[in-house]
Amino acid sequence: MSLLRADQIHYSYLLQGNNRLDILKDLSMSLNHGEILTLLGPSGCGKSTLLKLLSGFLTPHKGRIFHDENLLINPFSQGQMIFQDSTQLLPWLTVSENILFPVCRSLLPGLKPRPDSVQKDMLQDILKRVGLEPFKDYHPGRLSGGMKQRCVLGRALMAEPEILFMDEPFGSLDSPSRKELQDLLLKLWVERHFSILFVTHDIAEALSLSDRILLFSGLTEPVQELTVNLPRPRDRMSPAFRTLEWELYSSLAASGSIL
Ligand SMILES: Nc1ncnc2c1ncn2[C@@H]1O[C@H](COP(=O)(O)OP(=O)(O)OP(=O)(O)O)[C@@H](O)[C@H]1O
Repeated sequence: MSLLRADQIHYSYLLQGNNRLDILKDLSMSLNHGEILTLLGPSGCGKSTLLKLLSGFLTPHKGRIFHDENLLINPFSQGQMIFQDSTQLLPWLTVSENILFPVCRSLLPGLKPRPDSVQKDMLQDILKRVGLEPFKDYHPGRLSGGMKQRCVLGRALMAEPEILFMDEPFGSLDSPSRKELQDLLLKLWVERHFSILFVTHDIAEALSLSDRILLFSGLTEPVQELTVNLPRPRDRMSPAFRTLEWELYSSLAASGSIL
């Protein structure tokens, strides 16, 4: 049974003058339990729209989306969203306070209240796991881009999510920080067993992280699926990795898409 399943969904945005921009047409796909699935494709092809539909923030105009085979109607509290933009952190709160904020303010309706001592132990554990223990009393303004995204990841973990919805989460980082965050994400995924729906237009990032990739070539175009059967940790210089990278570039080039 899939964790999330989209069944022949259509979505379009309403534009000025009552015109509509079709984004997705007849799209069926699924996210399996414990899987990392990446939506890969050029800018503007509808990846973020699909992410918003699968997380329940948008509703398809035709077709249906199921979470554990129940019809998805609203955003669900077992899903946590992470975006590229680290303004997701509240600047007047410290790292620890930002991580605790959603659970302390009962902003996650599905989450049972935890005793303070449990909450405190969880916070300590998460601060260590995301490498922010020494910076726990810093405000976001004193953190680098990578540290901010670690804090956002920590805050998501505090909710013990079933799914992380990640929309180009490392897109604004320089390449060493990006690699560090990718490795951290994989480590946390192995330890915590959540599923990840990841959006990127970086082919190497998609191949480094994913179990499967859905390749978008343009608005309303059918998506292609690629299973990444490479052992982890993945060596970006290995012939097998390079071959898959080349296959993805070729598929995109054949459809006239540029990443
Ligand atoms: N609220 C909206 N109203 C109208 N058009 C929109 C809206 N949101 C997105 N679009 C348009 O829908 C198309 C798909 O957008 P979407 O953000 O899903 O693409 P994307 O593949 O995630 O792009 P990127 O990689 O640049 O983030 C784009 O042409 C975008 O301009």
